[in-house]
Amino acid sequence: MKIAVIGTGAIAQFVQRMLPEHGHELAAILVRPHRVDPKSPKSVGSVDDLPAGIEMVLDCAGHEALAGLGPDILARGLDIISVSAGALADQQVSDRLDRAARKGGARLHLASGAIGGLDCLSAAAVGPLKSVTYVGRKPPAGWKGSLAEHSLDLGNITAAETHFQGSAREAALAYPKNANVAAAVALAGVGFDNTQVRLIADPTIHKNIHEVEAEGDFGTFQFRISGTALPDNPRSSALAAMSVLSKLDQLCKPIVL
Ligand SMILES: NC(=O)C1=CN([C@@H]2O[C@H](COP(=O)(O)OP(=O)(O)OC[C@H]3O[C@@H](n4cnc5c(N)ncnc54)[C@H](O)[C@@H]3O)[C@@H](O)[C@H]2O)C=CC1
Ligand SMILES: O=C([O-])CC(=O)C(=O)O
Repeated sequence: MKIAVIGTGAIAQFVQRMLPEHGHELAAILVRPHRVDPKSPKSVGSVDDLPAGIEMVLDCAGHEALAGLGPDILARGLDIISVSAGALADQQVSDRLDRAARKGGARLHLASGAIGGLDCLSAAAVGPLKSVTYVGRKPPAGWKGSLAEHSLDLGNITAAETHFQGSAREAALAYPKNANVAAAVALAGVGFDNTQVRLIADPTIHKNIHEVEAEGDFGTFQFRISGTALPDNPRSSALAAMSVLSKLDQLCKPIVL
């Protein structure tokens, strides 16, 4: 496929690097207008400047990019794979994306991101589900630049500290760079308002640990992943970048899991 990637950060770089190996062509890199690289012919600053023939847009940039650019891209009939599930916690953003996708006959595909087990949760939700809780635990560096800095001295904590407890909607809105997993768990399971979330800074760990527990007519479910962060961004797990490519692979295959 001929691909446009939004962003040039840690996830975007990983995805851009891996595209040829997955049989795709990186045709454009969509950046903020003032970030256009005059030395790179692929660098564009607006949806209008995307070259003809793009078949899929990969949002590797975060909530602002999906909320700001997503509706225009979808309304033009282009599908998006996005890492920014948390942006849908804002009902107005979610409605705008929904309307644009219907108008353009396009689809917004949410990558599973840094978590797994979402297939189990969405099947269990048919049951229905009774409860879903998600606990996200990262080393202090993984919370830098987030709301955690308001309640914790991240450079000096010596034991695990909870800095957020509430619904997945509150988490996704308050932690746009850190709680997309909470949003994905919510969307797969009992929704943004009924998913209970706890976020923890833990100086004793070196991985991003995500745990989900669910209970319902299907039985009970526990999931735990200890994810390696991307080298360029301690906030973001490598699996989140990998999940963009695996979603792209899925969309290209005639037989899918
Ligand atoms: N679904 C998941 O499990 C995960 C989702 N994420 C989401 O992915 C985002 C990106 O993660 P990283 O690459 O690690 O962050 P990063 O900070 O390394 O890179 C972000 C990139 O996006 C660009 N960008 C931001 N807003 C933009 C806009 N409106 N238009 C064009 N470019 C824009 C920035 O300039 C930068 O190049 C995070 O902010 C987070 O929301 C991150 C980790 C896991
Ligand atoms: O990458 C991770 O481990 C999780 C993350 O930032 C998010 O949920 O937004």
